[in-house]
Amino acid sequence: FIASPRPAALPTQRRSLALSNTAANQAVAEVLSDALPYIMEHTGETIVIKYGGHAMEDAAASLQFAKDVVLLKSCGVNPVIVHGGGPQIAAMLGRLNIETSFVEGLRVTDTDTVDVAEMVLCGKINKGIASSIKQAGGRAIGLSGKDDNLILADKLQKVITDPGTGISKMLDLGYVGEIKKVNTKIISDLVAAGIIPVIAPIGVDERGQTYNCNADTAAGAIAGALKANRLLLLTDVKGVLSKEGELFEELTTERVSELMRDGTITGGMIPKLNTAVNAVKAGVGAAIILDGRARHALLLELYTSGGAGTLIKG
Ligand SMILES: Nc1ncnc2c1ncn2[C@@H]1O[C@H](COP(=O)(O)OP(=O)(O)O)[C@@H](O)[C@H]1O
Ligand SMILES: CC(=O)N[C@@H](CCC(=O)OP(=O)(O)O)C(=O)O
Repeated sequence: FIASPRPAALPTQRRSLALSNTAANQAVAEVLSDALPYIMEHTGETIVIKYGGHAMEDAAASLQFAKDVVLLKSCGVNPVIVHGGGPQIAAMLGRLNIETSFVEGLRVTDTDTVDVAEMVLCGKINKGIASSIKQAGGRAIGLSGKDDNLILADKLQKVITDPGTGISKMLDLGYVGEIKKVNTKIISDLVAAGIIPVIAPIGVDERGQTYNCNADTAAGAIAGALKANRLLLLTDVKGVLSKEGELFEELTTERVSELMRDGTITGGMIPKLNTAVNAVKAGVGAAIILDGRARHALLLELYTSGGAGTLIKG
């Protein structure tokens, strides 16, 4: 019998503390034990996590997010991160004195704006998240939809109808991308190598033209193409709320349509729920909308009995 050596990173003193049967240590052990069925349930699952620009504004919370992602990976989950960065793009456009506007939740994207979106998303944010995951002890590689043609896109073709006049017209949002295809090979290669993919929602067409894609839409398309077990959409509210402000813990795709028709769901929640519904229809096990600002939101959702946000299933 050869005793396995202690990992060098853990000093002996920590070990003796951990061995002492204090109430605090006992509580930690209980929590870990209670999580066992959930850890077993999610082992081997592919979970696409959309990490939005609002959720990442606080530096301490960002590092905590990275630690939780590494914890998931250590528990056998295959997390795939798709990030946004809307507020950060807006801040950089502001510094460059470039005006910006949104139509139906999508940023009108001219040639200057697409350059800034690509620089902010693929440069600062993407590399920052990959680096935080590394600092937290994991391995991550940052990619954009241009790497290995991961996100093949085209100019968005969207028709809107004026509710007053009933007249329809084609929206021209410039270089906003509509996702045509997700090439999952590079994602599966990285996952197989134990590396967490971190993906920026910048798409490319066959001629090499760059497109700015909405990050929720990109996360949904990637989850659908991977046939992921779960899509987690981290946002800045507890989940989907009723008109009285109560959290819906679970919604079917049919109930979502009803809530859109009766005006319970409005604004930015509409594209988010459309993404969730489309992902579920594309074969994703469930989509969950949850509060990315909450401490340990991912762990609460996956490893506790209550879950954390609104679960949408078929
Ligand atoms: N029924 C609803 N439940 C929760 N949020 C809603 C609802 N209807 C509209 N919203 C709005 O949707 C917002 C989330 O969408 P958005 O701001 O686009 O999020 P993100 O920036 O995280 O992508 C909420 O902050 C809230 O203002
Ligand atoms: C076309 C379009 O609107 N693209 C988004 C991409 C970033 C994004 O979606 O970021 P959040 O998830 O933080 O909102 C934008 O330019 O803001």
